[in-house]
Amino acid sequence: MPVIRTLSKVAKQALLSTPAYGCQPLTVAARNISFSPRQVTSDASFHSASFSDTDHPRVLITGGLGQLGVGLAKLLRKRFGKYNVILSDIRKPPSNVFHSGPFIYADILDYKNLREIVVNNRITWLVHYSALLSAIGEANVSLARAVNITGLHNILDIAAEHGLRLFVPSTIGAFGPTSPRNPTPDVCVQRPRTIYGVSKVHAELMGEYYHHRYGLDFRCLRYPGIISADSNPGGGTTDYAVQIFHDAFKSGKFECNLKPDTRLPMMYIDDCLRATLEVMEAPADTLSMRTYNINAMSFTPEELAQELQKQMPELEVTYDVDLVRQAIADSWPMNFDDSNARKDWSWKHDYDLPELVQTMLNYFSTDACLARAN
Ligand SMILES: NC(=O)c1ccc[n+]([C@@H]2O[C@H](COP(=O)([O-])OP(=O)(O)OC[C@H]3O[C@@H](n4cnc5c(N)ncnc54)[C@H](O)[C@@H]3O)[C@@H](O)[C@H]2O)c1
Ligand SMILES: C[C@@H](O)[C@H](N)C(=O)O
Repeated sequence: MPVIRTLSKVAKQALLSTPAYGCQPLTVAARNISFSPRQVTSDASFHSASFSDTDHPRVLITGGLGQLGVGLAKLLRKRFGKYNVILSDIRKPPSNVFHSGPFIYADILDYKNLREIVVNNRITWLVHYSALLSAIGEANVSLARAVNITGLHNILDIAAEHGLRLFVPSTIGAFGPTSPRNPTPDVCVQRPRTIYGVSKVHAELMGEYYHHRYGLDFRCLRYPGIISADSNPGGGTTDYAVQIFHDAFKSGKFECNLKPDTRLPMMYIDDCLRATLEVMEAPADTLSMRTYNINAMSFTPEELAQELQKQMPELEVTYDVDLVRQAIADSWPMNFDDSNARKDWSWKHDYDLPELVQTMLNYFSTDACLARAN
């Protein structure tokens, strides 16, 4: 029991009086005393705030300036109020984001800074978006390992210590070439071949372990490749499916870095963010698992191009395959089985391929019109 040596007298007594220590959650609900799985050096960190059920959650989003964070903040602010949702990142926010609601600097590798933010802002939900994605992770393995694995450890400990509800996204990239690929169920062989995938399997397993061991309210969705119009992807294998829209409008030409018949699960951003809110709000007793696949559609570059060409027949698509990305894509699921999410918390996607393309085209044509008018 290495943790017990570092606990205060009160904490030790409470812990030792817990029946069958070793198979009970380590967080002991005795007069708001909770034990951190991280070594605790002073009694001050035992005091966690408690909130009534009617309070809105106070949400912190890490890595919030990437493709997904700003959209999620917008959705959550609509639901919980502007000042109850704090975006954070290590980058400087653009002025529209800075002026749209609370923003704070948070480096997930700095444990003390994170803890201060959680305490000072009375955070109750943490959405952990910081990560290096698949392609950029392969280009910088040690940074990916630090951010995706060491950073996650900080997040897990802070969440457990302060009784937070924690959302960590996983990905289709958490599967590998030996996983069943068409369809890929929730529970099957997971032997990914990227540092990104390995770190996400680690996150799934650590989150579930903290849930069983310490009672952490950990929730995780495996997202497909996400497609968005007003935010750019951060260096993944599925980025082509966003880039094609930008290039179609800019030059009428698109060079794809994956082979035309590479089939991958994909999702429109609105579905992804809504799923995230829905699983965070789901009553705990509806969740038979803590990590769920979610699915919407599955297509190849050729099928996406054909759908786009129905409305932009002049679009020219060529292929110049990036071997690293192609190898990654060839090891990932082609179709996702998300029947458990549909059964447990009524997950349902709104956008399939035609709706996705129409929505993206509407956005880009309005945007192009506005740019021409200015
Ligand atoms: N976008 C997708 O298609 C997709 C699919 C599956 C899963 N996900 C997951 O969703 C999450 C968000 O994805 P995204 O597309 O917005 O990612 P992104 O790459 O666009 O953004 C990640 C953000 O993390 C930040 N970051 C990096 N190092 C940091 C550090 N030390 N401290 C704090 N922040 C740091 C970056 O500055 C960046 O803004 C990620 O965990 C990703 O794995 C995304
Ligand atoms: C699929 C997902 O995790 C991300 N878009 C990537 O390609 O890396």
